[in-house]
Amino acid sequence: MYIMIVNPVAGNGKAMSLFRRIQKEPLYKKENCRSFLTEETGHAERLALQVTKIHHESLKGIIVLGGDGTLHEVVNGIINYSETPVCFIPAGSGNDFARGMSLKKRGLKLFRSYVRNPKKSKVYLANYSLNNRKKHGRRTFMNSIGFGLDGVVVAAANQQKYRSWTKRLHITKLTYPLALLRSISKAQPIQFELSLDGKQMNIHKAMMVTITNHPYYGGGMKIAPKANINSKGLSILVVKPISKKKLLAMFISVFFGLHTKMKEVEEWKASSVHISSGQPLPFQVDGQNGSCCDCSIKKAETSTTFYLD
Ligand SMILES: Nc1ncnc2c1ncn2[C@@H]1O[C@H](COP(=O)(O)OP(=O)(O)OP(=O)(O)O)[C@@H](O)[C@H]1O
Repeated sequence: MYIMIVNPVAGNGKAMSLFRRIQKEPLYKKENCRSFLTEETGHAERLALQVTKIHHESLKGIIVLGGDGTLHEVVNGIINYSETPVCFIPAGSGNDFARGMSLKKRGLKLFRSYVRNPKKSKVYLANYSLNNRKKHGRRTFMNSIGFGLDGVVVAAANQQKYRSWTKRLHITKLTYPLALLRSISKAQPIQFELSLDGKQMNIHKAMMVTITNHPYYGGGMKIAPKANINSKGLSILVVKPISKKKLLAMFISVFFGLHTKMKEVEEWKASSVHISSGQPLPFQVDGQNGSCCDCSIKKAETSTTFYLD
């Protein structure tokens, strides 16, 4: 049996229309697929936990049909059932995880490929805990966690009014780049303490600090060119204090992979990162925004099982 978790609003309704086509596919019945539609933020996480608890012995996989936000919830729902295979059919507006995993197929073809010819892959994602775990416990991210400007941009991009505007104009793919343009004029450096693999770094001020599992970000920007999902370490990208003009130039050069040549941009590798600050740091994790004073990040020691195409 396969359980499908579908976010009907992902990708401006793209996920729902794909789901209707998948339901008509003979393999859907043959493989005994059952589906659940998410109703609100956090629902995919609860559903993933419940179905895995109940069906983990007969479950061939959880098929996630939605964007990276839905996948983030599912991966966290099954955090204690890492053997449960996750089959991701990207249908969001950004789809950075599919790029990072080099998934070539999409839509119905990808569904057929998962159920006809499942190829498992164990992927080591990353764990993070905020504010000494007091509130949220250990969680996992698949794409990236970023502090400073990164968090400010995602907060702007997630505003309901802004989302409806990009949806109405059919430019949801440009959600992140446009939010970035809006946020640059207000961009301020953040102050922090940073340690990589337990070593205190001599850098205390930056526009943003982003830790990634793979290169892609904001709907296809290659922010950390050296990152690789199969690598044992995480990529840490730091953008030091920089003028607004240069910041804009930097984000244009991201599309050509040239930003890491700028002297204000540094990219390191580490398997554990700790960042703290005396002031609340705006952050984003896999496209969800918040604020924290302290965060520990570590390459995961247990793998998550994904199907490949
Ligand atoms: N029925 C629903 N109505 C409104 N929001 C929902 C519903 N179900 C889930 N959500 C929320 O929708 C948000 C966006 O989902 P998701 O990330 O899957 O799609 P996306 O934003 O289009 O894609 P991407 O993250 O790749 O840009 C998530 O925060 C999720 O929790």
